[in-house]
Amino acid sequence: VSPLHLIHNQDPWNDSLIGGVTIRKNERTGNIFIARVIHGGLADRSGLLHPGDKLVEVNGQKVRGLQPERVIQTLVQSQGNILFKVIPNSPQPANSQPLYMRAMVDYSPLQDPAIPCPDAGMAFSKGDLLEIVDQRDIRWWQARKLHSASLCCGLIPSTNQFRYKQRELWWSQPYQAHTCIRPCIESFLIKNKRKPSCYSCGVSSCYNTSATICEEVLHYQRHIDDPPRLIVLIGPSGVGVNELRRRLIKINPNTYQGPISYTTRSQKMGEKNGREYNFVTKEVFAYMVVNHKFLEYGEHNGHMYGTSLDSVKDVLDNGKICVIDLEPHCIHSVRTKTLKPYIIFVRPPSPARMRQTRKDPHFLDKDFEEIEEASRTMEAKHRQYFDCVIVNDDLQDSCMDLFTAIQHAQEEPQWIPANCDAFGAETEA
Ligand SMILES: Nc1ncnc2c1ncn2[C@@H]1O[C@H](COP(=O)(O)OP(=O)(O)OP(=O)(O)O)[C@@H](O)[C@H]1O
Repeated sequence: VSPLHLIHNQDPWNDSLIGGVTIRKNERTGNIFIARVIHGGLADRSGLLHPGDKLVEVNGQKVRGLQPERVIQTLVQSQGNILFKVIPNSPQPANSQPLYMRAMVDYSPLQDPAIPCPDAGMAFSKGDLLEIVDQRDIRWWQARKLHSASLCCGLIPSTNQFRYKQRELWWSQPYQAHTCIRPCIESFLIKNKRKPSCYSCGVSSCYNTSATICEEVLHYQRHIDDPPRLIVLIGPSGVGVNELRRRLIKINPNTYQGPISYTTRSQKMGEKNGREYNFVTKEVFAYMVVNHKFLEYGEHNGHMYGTSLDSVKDVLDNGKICVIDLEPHCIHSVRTKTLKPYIIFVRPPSPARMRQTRKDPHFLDKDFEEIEEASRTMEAKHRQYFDCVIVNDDLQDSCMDLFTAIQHAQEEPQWIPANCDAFGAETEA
């Protein structure tokens, strides 16, 4: 066991950060070690200090037995050159391949009592893209944020550490029957009636969630021969998802198409089976449900409606861009390697702006506040899955934004989950 691992088994909050290294005291022997070297920091750039090195002297003063804070004080007070005398630990090779991850939770090191050195920690939010630069410590990785002005690295919990803390938290909580799991069908039913929020079971800590901390992503550039990526629109009921989808398809029906849904309602005059809907019996519909044929299904006015995976694939196989709208809790059903969905969140403008622009007489004044509230809750819970956000203010501008976003999704390199299918099994509360 290397000194690095020995010291990590002690109590947390014991590392102290100075000059881009964290140091830690072994309480049993009194020795002080370099716990980790922060990538891109002063010590890392010097290339002279490595995790596990034993610190013997700082500017001629012996450090054995001193508290790390005392060592730091000495360093802070030093002027000019600082002389470290260390007994080197044989350095372990760093990652040969950088690993890229997308954060699935919000994390703040200052609120994490488990982190060995909060000052060296890095906060991140759901959806942030992270480059993991050092995984040598199985519990605490070093990462930097992509697309951030700061090139600094910081400590984040590894996936192992995250799972361990989740389990610890789970066992420490009293048993509570969960009341807020809603099946797909129920939310479909209330879709057109301004659905009540089921998101009130908020989390108080990033560990208090069934999600993974981050998922691996890779840079994907669609090849000309690849099928188009599936476009998924998500938004609170009433924001205008269907309007945008309808307009997009109407403007260019040769490029965009929606899947043909299945229904158990009877065919009306002028309707053609396979054009407006695939009309099926209740028995056939039930068979399709049991065999997991639907991405989303539900009941409306006593009839069943459903969007099947096969009808989405039919559109894509014809070389057209398939555009669907989906309830956020069904996102996992489309996150597959074949579909490579590009997920666009449609956000409402302010309630005042909606009052001015929405002329539909079905809207009541209070609806606009509700749409905004539902949007905020939806975004807070699911934004890690959104590739793009469009504010549906002026309808023409929003159509243009949607068109640009779709082009971007099909033609430019994007970060996509490295292992899409694995996430289909993720459970959410
Ligand atoms: N940008 C906009 N400006 C003005 N009116 C809009 C705009 N976007 C949508 N609308 C109108 O708002 C109403 C609701 O839109 P739409 O049916 O597309 O909502 P939705 O998000 O699909 O909600 P639901 O799922 O409940 O149908 C429609 O009358 C639509 O024409």
